[in-house]
Amino acid sequence: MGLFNFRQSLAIDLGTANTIIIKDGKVVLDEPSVVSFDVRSNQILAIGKQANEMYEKGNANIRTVRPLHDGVIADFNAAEQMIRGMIKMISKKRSWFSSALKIVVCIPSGSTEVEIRAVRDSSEHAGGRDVYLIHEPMAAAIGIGIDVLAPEGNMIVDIGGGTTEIAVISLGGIVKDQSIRVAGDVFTQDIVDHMRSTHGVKVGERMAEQIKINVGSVLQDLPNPPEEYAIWGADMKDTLPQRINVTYQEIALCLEKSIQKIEAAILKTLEETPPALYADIVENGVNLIGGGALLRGLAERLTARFEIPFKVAEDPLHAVAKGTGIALNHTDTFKFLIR
Ligand SMILES: Nc1ncnc2c1ncn2[C@@H]1O[C@H](COP(=O)(O)OP(=O)(O)OP(=O)(O)O)[C@@H](O)[C@H]1O
Repeated sequence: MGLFNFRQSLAIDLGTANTIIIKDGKVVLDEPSVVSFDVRSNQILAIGKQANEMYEKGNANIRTVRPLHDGVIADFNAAEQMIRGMIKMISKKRSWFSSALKIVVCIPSGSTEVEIRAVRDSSEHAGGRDVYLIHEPMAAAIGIGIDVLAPEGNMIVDIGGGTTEIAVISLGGIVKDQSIRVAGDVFTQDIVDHMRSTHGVKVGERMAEQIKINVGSVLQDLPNPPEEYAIWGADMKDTLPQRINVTYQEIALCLEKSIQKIEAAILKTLEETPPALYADIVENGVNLIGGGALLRGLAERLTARFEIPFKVAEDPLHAVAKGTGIALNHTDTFKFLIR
């Protein structure tokens, strides 16, 4: 194979919280969407996990950035550097000749033209020559094995870091969708606020995220409850260390308002769904994906609330990336891909 016609293809799930890259059907990179810079030289210091370690722990010379907010690119330069750096991380020794790099990247379903352009431009500046975009719910549906081209309604609820996307898919298109900016980052902030107001303790985002992962729940009564999660925080009054045993019940209480907003968005989407597709959804159930789908009790709560079976997809954190990877092999036939 000649050096310059060597064609590489990558699927990128560019998420607010995590970026996943798939090559040849396999996850080759799964890293937090974080990049840190040296403030004086503006050079990159670290990307992904290494940069995340520096988050909230840096000094004045280190600027740690999450280039995506609410599912879309908020810092164009940082996003481009992050994508470029991540592609380098997986290519290691071999330099990939940009003349041949094909990329499929996913975008939130509610993206504006400007937001779409930002993703396309960042991907092209990072080396992509043949760039396709796919809406996240479509990628998720493909990733969990749904036949998206069939004349059948399927509903996906993707609770990511920045956005919750709710979409009804049929015949290779998104029939109805809602995107709200209530998802993992908001849950984490709910926990920061709760620790301050209820326990009088200051905790950072990373600690709050650990609480969410360890005892995050949306029900006051779980059949398999997790153990209490012990943390250290600084007392707001005297800055003395406070040890708190956090229970899943208090987290269920502090997430209640945010979960209700997600329920309202699901209800609105169901209300607007054409009757024939609604009937399919009742029959097929609703698929929960994204990191937020891992909140304890979520499927049970939504099933009881809507009287429709909700189920957490297998490997909910990788469904979008997997589907984007499959789309990469069908760029000729999947007409819903955006060029
Ligand atoms: N076990 C868990 N319980 C609750 N939340 C979790 C769990 N594991 C991960 N998360 C949260 O899931 C979110 C990341 O999910 P995901 O990777 O699906 O988002 P993303 O694709 O980066 O974001 P977006 O789709 O909004 O761009 C983070 O907020 C993370 O804290």
